[in-house]
Amino acid sequence: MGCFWFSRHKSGGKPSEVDGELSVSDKVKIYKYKEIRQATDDFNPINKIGEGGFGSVYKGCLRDGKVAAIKVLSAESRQGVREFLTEINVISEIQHENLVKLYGCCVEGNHRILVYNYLENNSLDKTLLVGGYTQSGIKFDWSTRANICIGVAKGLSFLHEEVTPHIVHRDIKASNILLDRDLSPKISDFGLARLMPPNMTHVSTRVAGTLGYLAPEYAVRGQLTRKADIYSFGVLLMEIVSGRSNKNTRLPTEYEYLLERAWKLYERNELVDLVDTGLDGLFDVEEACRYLKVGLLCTQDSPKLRPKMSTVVKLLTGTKNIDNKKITRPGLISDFMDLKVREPVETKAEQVNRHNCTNPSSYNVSSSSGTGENSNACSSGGSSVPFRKE
Ligand SMILES: Nc1ncnc2c1ncn2[C@@H]1O[C@H](COP(=O)(O)OP(=O)(O)OP(=O)(O)O)[C@@H](O)[C@H]1O
Repeated sequence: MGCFWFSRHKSGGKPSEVDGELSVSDKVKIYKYKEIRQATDDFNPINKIGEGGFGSVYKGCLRDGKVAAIKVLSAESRQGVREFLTEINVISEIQHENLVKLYGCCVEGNHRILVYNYLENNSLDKTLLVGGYTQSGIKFDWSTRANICIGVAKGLSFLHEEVTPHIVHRDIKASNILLDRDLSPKISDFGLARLMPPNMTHVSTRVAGTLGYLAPEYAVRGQLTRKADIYSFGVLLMEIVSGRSNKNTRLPTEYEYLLERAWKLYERNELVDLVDTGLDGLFDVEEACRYLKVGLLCTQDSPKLRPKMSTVVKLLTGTKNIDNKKITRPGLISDFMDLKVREPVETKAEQVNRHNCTNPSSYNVSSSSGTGENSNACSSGGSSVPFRKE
């Protein structure tokens, strides 16, 4: 922590780093520690709303009346300090409706604190992926999910293609997608972001991010390009449509990895079976399958084949068509983990989904809701799920 100190630039809005000293952009409001203490009632555990990789998050009310999410960097996390500094400078320079807004920070003494716009409806991992409506009270119907997917795609497209130099987020995942009062998604946690010089195709860096969302070329060779974010987005997209996490160890091996499952179903022309049964069949089959195919396009093994994010937005909104022949095998985590792929078995949900698929205009699987591999109930439980163990 000792090698960093902060100063305010008197001119220009750009942050700079010289000889290990990192200063903060003028666009960042500097809060007094006293104000942060007051806002959180002296970091009262009652106000704690989350715990992340580099500290606790509190809800607080600032002096100007704004409600904020206050991220307190844990003192022992040296790596976290660097991420903290990066995050301040990255976010302060950019604004978009699908990116979380940084109000400011506190850098008094040893304290390192980020102050964000508070988002009322929590993160996708704590709502959609842990039980959907039953747990969170949020109704994730199809149009809500579609809006979330498109919003995240637009936010990422902005970072990748409109911001100069381009920004690779490096940690796109469900816990980094926050929802506001209207369930509009905001990408958060820019702690791992790196500014991409425009003349570089990739920067080689230490691998950071979250297993399950990591692109193979990034996980194995540490090659970081925008295509790594696009891979992670593809995984997230499939999670949103299927309502399950990319990995579920309670399931038999062949169902454990969402991406692997998606590819198998795609090859069998049964992709519809992956759609969340919790939707009670209330979705447009063609559209949901299109979203899953976009997920597969984004997670293709070859980074070059993955579409850029502005194209992803067009594919999701239907202003551009998917060429089926273009989808190739995804980069699968099992390729690196000596995972034994067993004979495919069919879940009850898949059987019911396919049966109903013969009548796509009135797609309904209400009787099987919550019992399939892709249902929320299954993600958090498991023993009563009708899978055949081998
Ligand atoms: N702006 C915000 N508004 C509301 N809640 C927030 C906000 N930022 C964070 N949270 C809550 O705090 C939790 C922790 O967030 P944080 O970004 O610190 O960690 P994470 O993304 O869950 O994990 P990691 O740091 O390992 O990536 C989130 O899951 C969310 O519930």
